[in-house]
Amino acid sequence: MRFLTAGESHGPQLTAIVEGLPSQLPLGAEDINPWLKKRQGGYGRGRRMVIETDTAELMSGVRMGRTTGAPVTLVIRNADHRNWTEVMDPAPGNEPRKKALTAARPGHADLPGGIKYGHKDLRDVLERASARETATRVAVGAIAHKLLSFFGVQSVGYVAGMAGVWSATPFDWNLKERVEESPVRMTDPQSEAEVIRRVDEAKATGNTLGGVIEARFKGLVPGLGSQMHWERKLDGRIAHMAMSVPAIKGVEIGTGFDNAMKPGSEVHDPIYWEEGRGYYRPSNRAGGLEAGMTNGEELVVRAALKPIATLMRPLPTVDVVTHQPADAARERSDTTAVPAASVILEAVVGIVLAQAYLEKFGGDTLDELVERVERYKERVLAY
Ligand SMILES: Cc1cc2nc3c(=O)[nH]c(=O)nc-3n(C[C@H](O)[C@H](O)[C@H](O)COP(=O)(O)O)c2cc1C
Ligand SMILES: C=C(O[C@@H]1CC(C(=O)O)=C[C@@H](OP(=O)(O)O)[C@H]1O)C(=O)O
Repeated sequence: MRFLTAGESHGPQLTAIVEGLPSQLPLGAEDINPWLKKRQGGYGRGRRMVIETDTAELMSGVRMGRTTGAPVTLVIRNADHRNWTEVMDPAPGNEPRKKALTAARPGHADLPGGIKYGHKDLRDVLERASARETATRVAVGAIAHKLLSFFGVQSVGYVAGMAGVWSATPFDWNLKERVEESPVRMTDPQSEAEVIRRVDEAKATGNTLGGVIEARFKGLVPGLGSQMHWERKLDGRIAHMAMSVPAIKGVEIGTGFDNAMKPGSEVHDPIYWEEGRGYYRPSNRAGGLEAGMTNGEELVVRAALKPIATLMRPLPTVDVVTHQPADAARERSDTTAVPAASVILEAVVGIVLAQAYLEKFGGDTLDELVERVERYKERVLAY
């Protein structure tokens, strides 16, 4: 399964084409839209999220509620486009350009992208660099998760800490509903209240905030990915996908960074075996991956999100037309997007996992795939 996304933040629409899905997968906009809604949410988002109500339209590859095996095209329209028709018009004209941006914003694609692609109106860069693109990737992720649900995989995305406040309660699957209802996707109300206070404060003072997010998956079969070649290693593929989400600057599997400062005897997870249960480990510091393969334990992916780069009290920069010192451009912006990013992380790691299942088990129809996964689960138990 592979996919492409296209579309600008303020263009008419975002588009994704997903190729390589099995046929007979039940699929409708109702499987995708709840994910899109979750991605739009989270305390600290800006006014753009009031304008948009992201919904997916399936344009190909699905008939009568099931995939046909043909490429699936999905479209998400940008409601805000109606305010940007002149600015985003593909036809020549409309000069001088409205909403042109020349004071490169530190922390954004503006300057490197302007140099690389030869633009002096940095809007030509930022329109595609915008995290608006993650709406499309989350929609593709929703399809991947639909597929994973047939293999018995469950998942969650939540905020481990943000705005300088760590969640006081470690995640437990009993808290999944709590997380889904929390405006900051945190496990405990005390941390949540303090985070909300700090987001309000940051917004009032023109500042921005980052945080640490986690995605967990349980029910994965062991042996997804491979140790045999670098590009097949699942840890690398997950890290690539996660790191490519805008503003994610660190990716960790399990307790990777803590482990680094401890002796091996305190890090590696001992292996046990029980009739009917098979192999298991009482601890999971490896985060469900060994040598680029799932090991049957819960997959735990952690990521660090930098604070939003657009500051309402702008940093010094340079105007790329005049080369004069300038205040960085101010665009309408989020104060923080950490809760949304936890939804994105859960969705996009799901894409990598669905790809790994499809590679390992093949199959043109959903039934074929499910049958092969079930047979493999029996073999794993008997191993
Ligand atoms: C869901 C989400 C929303 C974001 N919203 C904003 C925003 O409103 N303003 C902003 O400056 N950056 C925002 N970002 C981050 C920028 O897109 C990102 O920092 C920028 O494109 C530079 O890429 P990099 O941080 O990966 O280096 C957001 C990121 C995510 C994941
Ligand atoms: C549009 C989304 O996020 C946007 C991501 C973003 C950025 O610079 O990344 C900047 C803002 O764009 P705008 O100026 O249109 O408000 C965010 O709203 C979205 O998440 O759907």
